[in-house]
Amino acid sequence: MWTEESTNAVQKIVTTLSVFCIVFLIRAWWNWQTAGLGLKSIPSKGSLGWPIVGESLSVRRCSGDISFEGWLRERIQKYGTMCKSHLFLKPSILMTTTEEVKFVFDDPHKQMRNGAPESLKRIFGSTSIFSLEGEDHRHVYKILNDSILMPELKKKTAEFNRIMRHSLSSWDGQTLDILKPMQTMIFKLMTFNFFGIPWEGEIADRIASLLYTVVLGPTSLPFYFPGTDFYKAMNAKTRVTELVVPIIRELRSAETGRSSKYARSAEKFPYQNLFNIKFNGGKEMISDTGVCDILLSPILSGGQGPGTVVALAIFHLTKNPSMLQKAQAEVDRVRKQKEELGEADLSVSDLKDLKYLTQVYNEVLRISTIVPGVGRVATTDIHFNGHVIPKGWFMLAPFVLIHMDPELYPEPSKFNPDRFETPPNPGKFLPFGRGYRHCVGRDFTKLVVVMTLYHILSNFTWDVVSCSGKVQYVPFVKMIGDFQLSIKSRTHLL
Ligand code: HEM
Repeated sequence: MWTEESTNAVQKIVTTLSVFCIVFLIRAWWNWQTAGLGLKSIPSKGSLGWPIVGESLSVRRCSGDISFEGWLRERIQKYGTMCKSHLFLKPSILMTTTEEVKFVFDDPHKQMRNGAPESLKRIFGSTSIFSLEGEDHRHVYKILNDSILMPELKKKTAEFNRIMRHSLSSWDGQTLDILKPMQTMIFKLMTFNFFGIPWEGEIADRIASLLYTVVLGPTSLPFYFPGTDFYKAMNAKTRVTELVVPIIRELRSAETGRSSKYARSAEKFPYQNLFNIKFNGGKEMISDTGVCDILLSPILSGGQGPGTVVALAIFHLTKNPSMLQKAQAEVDRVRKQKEELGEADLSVSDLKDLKYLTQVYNEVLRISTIVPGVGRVATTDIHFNGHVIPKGWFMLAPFVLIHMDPELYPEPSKFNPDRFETPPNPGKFLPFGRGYRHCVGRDFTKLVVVMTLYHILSNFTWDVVSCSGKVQYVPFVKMIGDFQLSIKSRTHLL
C-alpha cells in the first residue's frame, strides 16, 4: 500500500537523483568545453560540440549546398582564424590562414605525427606510409616518390595508352556514369604500376572489385562488427593481400636471380629497394606482407582521386560549352600533328602541347580541392603564435580556404581555366599538399588525368541524360548522385 509518506519519499529520491543528474551533465559539459583551458593557452574561442562526437557529425554533413569551405568560414567569422573544435574523436584546432597551414605542413620543430584516422591505419597496415613516422617514413617515402615521378612514368606511357584505349573501347553508344569505369581503369593502372600485374588478367579484375570495398573503410568508425563498412573493408583488404603476397614473394626471389613474369622481362622491378628496408633503427627486416602494405597504400589512398578529377573535368566542360569547344580544338590539333608523324600514343612530352587541358586540370583541382585539408596530432605541447597547442590535440589545416580566397583567385566559385594561363604559384596552390608528406602521386595524377581527357575528347561526344551536380566535400571531394551521359563515337566527325 502506498502511503502519503512513502509517495513523498519516492518523490524526494527522484528529485534528488534528477538534480544530481543535471549537475553531473552540466559538469561533464563544462569539462568538455573547457578541456585544457586554464592549464594551457589553447585558442579560447571555438566550440567542442557534443560530448564524444564533438563537431564530427556537423562537418560530415557538408555536401551539396553546404560546402566544407562555408562550414569553416562560419567558424572563422564567429571565433577567429585559429579556433578550437572537436573532430574525429579528438579535441582539435583549426589552423586556417596560409601561415598556419604552412606551419602544419612543414612541422619545423618535428612536434607532430600524422593524423590519419585509426580506421585507415588499421586497414592499410602498420608498414603503410600513413602509419610510419620519422626515419622509417623518410626511407619508404623516398622509394615510393622516386619511382613514380615523371622520369619513371615516361617508361610506362605506352602501356597506359593501351589500358586507356581498352577501357574506353566499349563506351560508344552507351549511357553511363563515367566515374565508376574511370575508377576501375585507374585501379588497374595502379596495380600494373606498383605490382606489374597484367591489367587484362583475372587477378587485376578481382583486385579492382575488392578495392572498391576496401576504400569504404578508412572513413568509417573502427568497429569490427559484421555489417559495418570497417568490417567489410578489413576483410576485403585481407583478400587483396592474399592475392598480392605471392606476387611479392615471386618478385623478391626474382631479385635473387630467378626471373618473374611480374618483373616485366629485363626491366627491374622499380620497388626492389623495399626488400632491403629495415625498420626500427635497422633492427626489423621487412616481411612480404609489409612490402605488400607499402605498395597497396598509394593505391588505396590515391586510387579514387584521378577518376574523380576526370569526372569533374567532364562535368565542368559540359556545363561550359565554349570551354569544351576550346579543349576539343586543342585535342584535335595535337591528334592531327601526331597522325602526321605516324604516332598513335600520347607521350609525356605531348603534355606541353595540351596547355588548355592542363589548365582545365589545374582549375578542377583548385575549385574542388579533392583532399580539402590534412591533419596532424601534437606529440608534445606546441607553442605557436602565442598559443600552446596541448599534446594529443588534433590540428586540421584546411587548405581548401587558400584555393577559395578571392584575393588569390578572383571570383573563386567560378570555373575559369584561363586563370592558369601562367602556371600556378606553388605557395598558393596546394592540391597535393607540401613538405615531407607531399603527395607521391602528383605527377601520376597529372599524366593520367590529362591523357584520359585527351582520349575521351578525341574519341567521343556526349549528351547529358541526367545530372544532379551534387558533390560531397568531407573527408574527400567526390561526385554523388547522378551524372549520366549518352556517349557517341566521334569517328564519323573526324
Ligand atoms: C586527385 C588526386 C590526388 C590528390 C588530390 C592527392 C592529395 C594528397 C595530399 C593533399 C596528400 C598530403 C597528405 C598529408 O600531408 O598528410 C597526399 C599524400 C599522399 N598521396 Fe596523394 N593525392 C592524389 C592522388 C594520389 C595518387 C594517384 C597516389 C598514388 C599513386 C597518391 C599517393 C599518396 C601517398 C602515398 C601519400 C602519402 C604521403 C605520406 O604520408 O608521406 N596520391 N595526397
